[in-house]
Amino acid sequence: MITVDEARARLLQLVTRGPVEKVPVAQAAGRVLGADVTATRDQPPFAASSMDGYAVHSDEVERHAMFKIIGEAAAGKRFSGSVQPGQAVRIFTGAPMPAGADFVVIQEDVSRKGDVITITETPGTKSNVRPAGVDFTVGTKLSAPRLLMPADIALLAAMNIAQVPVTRKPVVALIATGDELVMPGEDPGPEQIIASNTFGLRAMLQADGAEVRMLPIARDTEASLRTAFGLAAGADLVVTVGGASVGDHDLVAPVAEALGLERSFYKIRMRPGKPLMAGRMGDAAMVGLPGNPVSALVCGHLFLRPMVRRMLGLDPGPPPPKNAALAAPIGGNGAREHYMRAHVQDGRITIFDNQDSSLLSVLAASNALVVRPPDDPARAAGDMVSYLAI
Ligand SMILES: Nc1nc2c(c(=O)[nH]1)N[C@H]1C(S)=C(S)[C@@H](COP(=O)(O)OP(=O)(O)OC[C@H]3O[C@@H](n4cnc5c(N)ncnc54)[C@H](O)[C@@H]3O)O[C@H]1N2
Ligand code: MOO
Repeated sequence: MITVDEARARLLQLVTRGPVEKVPVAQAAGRVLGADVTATRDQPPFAASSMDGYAVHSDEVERHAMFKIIGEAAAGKRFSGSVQPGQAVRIFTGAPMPAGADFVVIQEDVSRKGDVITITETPGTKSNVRPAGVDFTVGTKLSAPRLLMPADIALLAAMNIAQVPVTRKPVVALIATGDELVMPGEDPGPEQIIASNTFGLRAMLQADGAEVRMLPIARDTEASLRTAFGLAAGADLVVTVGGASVGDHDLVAPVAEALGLERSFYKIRMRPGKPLMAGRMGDAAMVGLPGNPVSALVCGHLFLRPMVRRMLGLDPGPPPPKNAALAAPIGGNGAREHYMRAHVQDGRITIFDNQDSSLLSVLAASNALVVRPPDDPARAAGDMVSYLAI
């Protein structure tokens, strides 16, 4: 059995960055910039007032100085004349500075009678003028890859990039397998349970930027699995859940192999998630996750999320582990790397007693996976352990 790191390295080899497409800037939030973009204008395109007040020449600015108002400049409407000594232009925030003026006295610092103002307060040295191009200039670059956050969207819009090049969303097809499964909202029979794993995985991978297609549940027959794989055509990544182990009804591997799976590996020295399989199937990467809900979701965190990030062109991660002090002692670990469900708060981490891989309630109460190396000895309260935030 290979290690978790080896498995992740092999999984990342199964996928590549997707192609670049253009989307309207209004739809680019949360997408990943796929190519560098360059501003084709300066912002602001002119020296602009940053305050409401009076535009004058700085040489004349002192307390008690008087000026005659010769016109007005507003945002979007420049004053076309030129300011001479002893003159001022009424100006508003965002307006272009008139020729001959390089200082705005804020209106709180003047008194006005008719078209004459007198500076009544000490105006200070801040000019209240934003130079042209102070925010960005022609040629300012936003570099790919970059997960586009709201401020980036505003910046792209300000640069007049109406169509943004983004990496196409990787398409992930999710196939739940098992005769016992029914969809949420259906009426389960006495031996049936609700399919939950694909819903958790969908939420996880959608949040990371994938387009997730949830396919109908495949039954434990070759024909049903073949149909499900057929419906997954066109996906970049096909993920099955369940049927990965050694039982008589665990048909995913034989069916995938009959359909051309070139297997990269099967089984990882980890807990939960041991019976994970992966390979290439036609144009897609294929990952067969174990069916136990916690195994499926932990593998989603450790393996599928990095694959999605790689397909988006982002650093695949996962982010480096953090450290916290154990709140209570724990026994020694077995031969598999163990990702233990835990809750961390204020630097202290509590590992849940029951680590069975069926317990979604425990996973939902967790915000961390403590990473126990193989054969890690027993640890005392206060000992530092590594964990991944989830
Ligand atoms: N003799 C052995 N038995 C098992 C081994 C082993 O090495 N030798 N490995 C165990 C481990 S570890 C795991 S993990 C499971 C993996 O089994 P499968 O991938 O074949 O999964 P299933 O048998 O189909 O299901 C396991 C469990 O999970 C439930 N399940 C399945 N799919 C879903 C779903 N979409 N939503 C919710 N729950 C699901 C299923 O009902 C089962 O209860 O094998 C061990 N056995
Ligand atoms: O993946 Mo299994 O659930 O190791 O426990």
